[in-house]
Amino acid sequence: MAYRTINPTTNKLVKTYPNHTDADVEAALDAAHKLYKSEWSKGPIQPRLKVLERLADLIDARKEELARIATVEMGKLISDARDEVWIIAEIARYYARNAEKFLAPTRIDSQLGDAWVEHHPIGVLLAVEPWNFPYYQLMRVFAPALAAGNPVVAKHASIVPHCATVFEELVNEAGAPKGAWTNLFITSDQVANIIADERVQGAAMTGSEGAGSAIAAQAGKYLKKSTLEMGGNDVFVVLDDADIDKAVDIGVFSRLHISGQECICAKRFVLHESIAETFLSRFTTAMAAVKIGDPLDETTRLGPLSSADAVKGLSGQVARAIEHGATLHLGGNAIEGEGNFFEPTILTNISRSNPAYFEEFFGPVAQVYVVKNDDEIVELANDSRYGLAGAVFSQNIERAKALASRIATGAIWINTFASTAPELPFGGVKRSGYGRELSELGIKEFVNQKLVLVAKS
Ligand SMILES: NC(=O)C1=CN([C@@H]2O[C@H](COP(=O)(O)OP(=O)(O)OC[C@H]3O[C@@H](n4cnc5c(N)ncnc54)[C@H](O)[C@@H]3O)[C@@H](O)[C@H]2O)C=CC1
Ligand SMILES: CCCCCC(=O)O
Repeated sequence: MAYRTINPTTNKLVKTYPNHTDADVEAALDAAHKLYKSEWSKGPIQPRLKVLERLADLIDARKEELARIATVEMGKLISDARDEVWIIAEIARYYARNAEKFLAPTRIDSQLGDAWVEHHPIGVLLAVEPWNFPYYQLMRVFAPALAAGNPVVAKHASIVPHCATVFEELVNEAGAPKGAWTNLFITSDQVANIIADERVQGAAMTGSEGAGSAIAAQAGKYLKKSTLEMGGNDVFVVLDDADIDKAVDIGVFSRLHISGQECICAKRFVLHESIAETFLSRFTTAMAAVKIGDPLDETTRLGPLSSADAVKGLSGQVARAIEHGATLHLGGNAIEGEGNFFEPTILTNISRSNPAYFEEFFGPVAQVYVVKNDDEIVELANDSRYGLAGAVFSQNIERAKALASRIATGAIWINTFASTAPELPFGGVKRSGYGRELSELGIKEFVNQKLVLVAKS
């Protein structure tokens, strides 16, 4: 597995990074485990939280540089890259300012005596992360782990090595001790060996089902806690009483966010039959009109996919969908020329027998379904291997809330697009994974929630 920066806008190789050896892995695990056994990890939380505050300030100071690095490595719009840099500083500050409260002993009213739950770090964690939010995916693991006292060794996606190295530099510059966060350019086999290592107590992974299954299986074999955040095939529901123009604008934004390479962006557009024609017409016009081009250009609205392989995979998926009866309503093709560009695409008439019905399209490809009523919406939304997030548009909030409770996902966003914030839990059900990241829930995934009880005298 070669770690290389290839600019997806030009497909030109920028830099190749050497892999870490088994000796490097051993040194990283040794340093992390020593740190876990030290006063730094088990002692007062404030020194750890001060590192997060400094890290946030360092990130702010280098915002434009960090954003540009991400855009050059994986192709997201420079405006989206700035947003990502902004939110990772927010995540660091959120845990710096809330972790002590989250990890304070929780008292329990018990007949048996004076009882409370303490929150203790469990040891070295492994993070295995993807390329689509190259800093956010790392901070989502690092900030709560650092606050709780769990050192982390991290394997990032092979196409964003510059993001991986600059994140580690920032962490070290913020004053984190050796072993708190170690980036490793390693293979899948080395990942498996790390999970098996007795010094490692947990694994957090975001990415594909294949990777998640392999990591979860190894973690299960060695009885290590894991959290998984994988694909999604999120519905974007537009009810008959929705603000259509608002739903169109947000629908286009969500489907094309990060060039459609986001687990929680809108993927299955579920339209009430009474507004379907109107929505589809306006949605098609808006999708067709977006400016495609250089993600460093502030006026671009759709940049490249992350890699040439991603374009190849998406092209094959669209072709198979059409072979199995889907109607190509818009686009459908890779864009010839330099870079990994794909047309904004809309597929309709997707039957349940079409493989596309159950597939996530990780690119600017919208699937459109038309339904008669709310029961059909719930049935369609839940007829999926995934259960990550979703959105419901209606001017009847109680109706939308009722639908939100019936749709089997980790989150539902009403009258806006699915997104993320430090205080909001992130994660899903079914093949979208398990566990939650961010919020108070996220910091408690990898702590020992230990009961202490003093018997009545
Ligand atoms: N849930 C999410 O946020 C994301 C989901 N994905 C899904 O993953 C698909 C492919 O994107 P990739 O980045 O290539 O995801 P991927 O799952 O191949 O890679 C994610 C991370 O897992 C590592 N990995 C892959 N296979 C592994 C194995 N057997 N053992 C240990 N580590 C392994 C990769 O090197 C990378 O660091 C996308 O089409 C999308 O469906 C991708 C990015 C983000
Ligand atoms: C807005 C941030 C979403 C990250 C979800 C993903 O891992 O694709």
